Amino acid sequence: MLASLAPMIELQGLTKRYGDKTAVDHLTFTVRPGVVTGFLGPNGAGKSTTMRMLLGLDAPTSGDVRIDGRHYSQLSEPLKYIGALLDAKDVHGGRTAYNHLLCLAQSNRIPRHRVDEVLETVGLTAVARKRSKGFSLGMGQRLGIAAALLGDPEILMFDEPVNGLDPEGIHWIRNLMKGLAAQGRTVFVSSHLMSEMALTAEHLIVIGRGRLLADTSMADFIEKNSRSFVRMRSPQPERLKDVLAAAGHTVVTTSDGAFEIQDADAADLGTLAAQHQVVLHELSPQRASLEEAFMQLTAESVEYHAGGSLPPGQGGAGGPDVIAQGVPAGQAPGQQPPAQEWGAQWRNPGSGKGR
Ligand SMILES: Nc1ncnc2c1ncn2[C@@H]1O[C@H](COP(=O)(O)OP(=O)(O)OP(=O)(O)O)[C@@H](O)[C@H]1O
Repeated sequence: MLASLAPMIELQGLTKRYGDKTAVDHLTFTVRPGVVTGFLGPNGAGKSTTMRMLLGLDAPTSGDVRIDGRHYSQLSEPLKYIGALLDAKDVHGGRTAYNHLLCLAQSNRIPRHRVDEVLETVGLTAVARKRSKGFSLGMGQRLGIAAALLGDPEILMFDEPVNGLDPEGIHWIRNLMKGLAAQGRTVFVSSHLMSEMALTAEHLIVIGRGRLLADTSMADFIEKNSRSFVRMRSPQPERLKDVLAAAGHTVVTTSDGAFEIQDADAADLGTLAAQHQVVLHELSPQRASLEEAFMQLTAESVEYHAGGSLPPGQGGAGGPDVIAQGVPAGQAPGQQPPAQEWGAQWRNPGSGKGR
């Protein structure tokens, strides 16, 4: 590995326009070493465009992006600084896996033995002499990851690496990314699935319509958004509501007639109901899902909604507004601020200063 103090990716006001369309809109943030940083956003948010600019495949309209303090074009043997998986299908299918990697190695003055090493790391040694056009999606992803690892770079970037993979493949990639970060490398991975990132990333960058929505640690995001509550159902709903209200609880009625009570203990609520001889058909502690919180965060900036379905809290199914706690002060739950205001409470004021 190259000796480097702090291999970072730094974006400063990075912007990309295609005609009238602003794909990436003044993005400023820093991706740091030692943790997996998740790059999240709905389809069309601008993740791939950002990553392409990072690799010099697209020129920014304005702003700046640096790898280890330099533009990609200034890196003489770039694979030794940054390894990337952008499009796993972007391989000369007529070549064997071994030859594909060998060509890359030779053009970056990487020793031949690295080809065998990375093939071993990704579990493709047995098929190394087979043409990659016969590879399954999972094998193709592994070959793309082998190419990213070839130069033993300190910075790794993966665009939607688990797309289309089976559970075993997903598990493998997740552990690989965590292992690379644990070695002190900078690992930047895009996804449109919050549930996946919650299992992999320690830091989160969320974008929507090209704009930064959140720059936060995963722990912070979970703490702010994992609202816990107790769900209760009774054949005597009015009576239960009165009992709960008299005990000082705020009750939210869901579309299926159940009650949700925040900041309460399920056992205490069960005892309360028993003391007042209210029959219960359900008493269950619940946790709002991070996926729902993410959908709320990006709701204003989702470009392509599925026909007729809106996320919870936007008039769609899914019960009451699940991230009422995450709504900025002075904002009524369910009332959405402009997209650029969202996530302000998660933005790390010290980050993204660039150089
Ligand atoms: N070459 C291009 N010409 C015109 N518009 C483009 C081009 N590339 C991307 N876009 C547009 O820019 C926006 C951002 O696209 P991008 O592929 O970066 O999003 P993404 O977050 O990676 O989405 P996905 O998760 O669907 O891959 C989209 O609206 C897309 O249609």
